[in-house]
Amino acid sequence: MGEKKFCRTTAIVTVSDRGSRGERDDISGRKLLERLNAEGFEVLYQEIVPDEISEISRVLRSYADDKKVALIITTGGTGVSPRDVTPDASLAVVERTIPGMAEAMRAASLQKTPHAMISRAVVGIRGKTLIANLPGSPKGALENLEVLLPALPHALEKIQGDTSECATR
Ligand SMILES: Nc1ncnc2c1ncn2[C@@H]1O[C@H](COP(=O)(O)OP(=O)(O)OP(=O)(O)O)[C@@H](O)[C@H]1O
Ligand SMILES: Nc1nc2c(c(=O)[nH]1)N[C@H]1C(S)=C(S)[C@@H](COP(=O)(O)O)O[C@H]1N2
Repeated sequence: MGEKKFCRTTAIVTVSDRGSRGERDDISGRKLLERLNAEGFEVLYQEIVPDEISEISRVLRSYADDKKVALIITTGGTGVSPRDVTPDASLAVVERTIPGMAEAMRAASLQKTPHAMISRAVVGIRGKTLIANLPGSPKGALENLEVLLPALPHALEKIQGDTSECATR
């Protein structure tokens, strides 16, 4: 049997006040791009947005509903400071959550830092798009992505069902 086909089109959204003002190099976004490319994901879109619920949920909706990417990876704003609202914006747009994926990230990350328990990261589904929140630091973002990678192909395949067309830019 041949390998099952599924879409790997991806958007990376960096959520950062400083990054969105051009005051900090978006290292996390760049590292995620490299890693996802190496895993065969087709990163079509990458952008930086400020820590604003309305702005974050607007871009998440747009990538899921209009661009119809298979995967949206966010980085940043998952913690507990007042402006950390990425999980709240994500909860506002997902139709179903996948608690196991978020818990797996927290459990693995707890082996690295006790701060992992304050990550409020959400993973969920909107339409046929999987949305996953990763922490903001380059180290945290990459470590958490590694936790998701082994389960991503199967998850995307199941979410998409019989998808015949993938998004293009
Ligand atoms: N996109 C990024 N690229 C590089 N380093 C980052 C990025 N996002 C966060 N970091 C680093 O991780 C740390 C913790 O991330 P956190 O999301 O709390 O950022 P922050 O300092 O609140 O950023 P901002 O004010 O831009 O939203 C930051 O202080 C910074 O050193
Ligand atoms: N694997 C891993 N998970 C991690 C971290 C890390 O360095 N490695 N950083 C933690 C820290 S310091 C915080 S505050 C939370 C939330 O990060 P964020 O607010 O930058 O999104 O993620 C946590 N998860």
